[in-house]
Amino acid sequence: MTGTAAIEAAALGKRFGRRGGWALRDCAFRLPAGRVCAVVGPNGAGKSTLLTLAAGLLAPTEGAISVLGTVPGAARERVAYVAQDKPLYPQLSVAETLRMGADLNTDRWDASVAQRIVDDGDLNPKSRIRTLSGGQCTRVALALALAKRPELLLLDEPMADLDPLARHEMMGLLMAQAAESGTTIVMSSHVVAELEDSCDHLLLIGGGRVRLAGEIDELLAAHVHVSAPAHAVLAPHTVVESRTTGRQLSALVRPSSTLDTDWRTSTPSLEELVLSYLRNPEAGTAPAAKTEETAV
Ligand SMILES: Nc1ncnc2c1ncn2[C@@H]1O[C@H](COP(=O)(O)OP(=O)(O)OP(=O)(O)O)[C@@H](O)[C@H]1O
Repeated sequence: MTGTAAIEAAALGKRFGRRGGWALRDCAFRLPAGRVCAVVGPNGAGKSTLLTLAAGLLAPTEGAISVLGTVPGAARERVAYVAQDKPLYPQLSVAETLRMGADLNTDRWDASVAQRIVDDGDLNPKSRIRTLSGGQCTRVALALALAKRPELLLLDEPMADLDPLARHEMMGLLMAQAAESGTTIVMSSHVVAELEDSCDHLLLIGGGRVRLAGEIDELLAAHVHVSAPAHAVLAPHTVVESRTTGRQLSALVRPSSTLDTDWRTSTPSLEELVLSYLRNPEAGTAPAAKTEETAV
């Protein structure tokens, strides 16, 4: 395999406490550098745990994870991580927070980037962090992360508390950063539709395991949405999800050979693909059971 990996995991597992359950287990994937990667999965799937391991703030219980070609702890200067709860010092002002960012990252800091992000949100530099709204804190956290000019940017649900305009603006900023500086961006989100236009790589996690990973174009091309008569036999194709409504069978399959030419087919959207996998936790790992659905 060519090119540097931004993140590479092998048999990666994380368990909290000796008797706790596994938050992640047996995860293996390779994220090439320069990608914008969406990390999706249901609540409790292990997304935050994975990002925290990549940030070097947690150690694996088993297996290994490497970041930018080294162990996460050694890559910290080149990595920026915005955690879900956006930890900032509440007693500092916005200006003091940015100054602290500059002091901690003297070699990499781009003050103009930080200032622009804060100014675009009309934030008063003198405002204390504790007086800011959740969305305003997110803006400051993203300003800190982007001004560090990281090679790898890890974002845990970065847009969750931003208003629609701010989401749009922030997504634009992130995409510009990726295009201009080649920054690898890994962001978890529950809003899959929002990721379709911006991400080129997908990591779908469920139950602590990697369910689907790869370039989004390739994953979409490898799946087909099929409409066929109810009696159609989907084998030998891998069925992610199938539903029968009256005389109609509709399914998302991963074809293993040419599909029946009588079937109507279309390429799924990223949202359809992700939702199908989320609704069917066993999909891809064993033949999916056919579900009957009554017409409503
Ligand atoms: N510090 C911790 N101590 C104990 N268990 C933890 C800890 N952090 C996470 N877990 C457990 O690990 C599992 C994965 O949690 P994680 O936060 O990584 O999921 P997630 O996919 O980010 O979820 P969400 O979408 O709700 O943010 C969950 O079962 C959670 O309860």
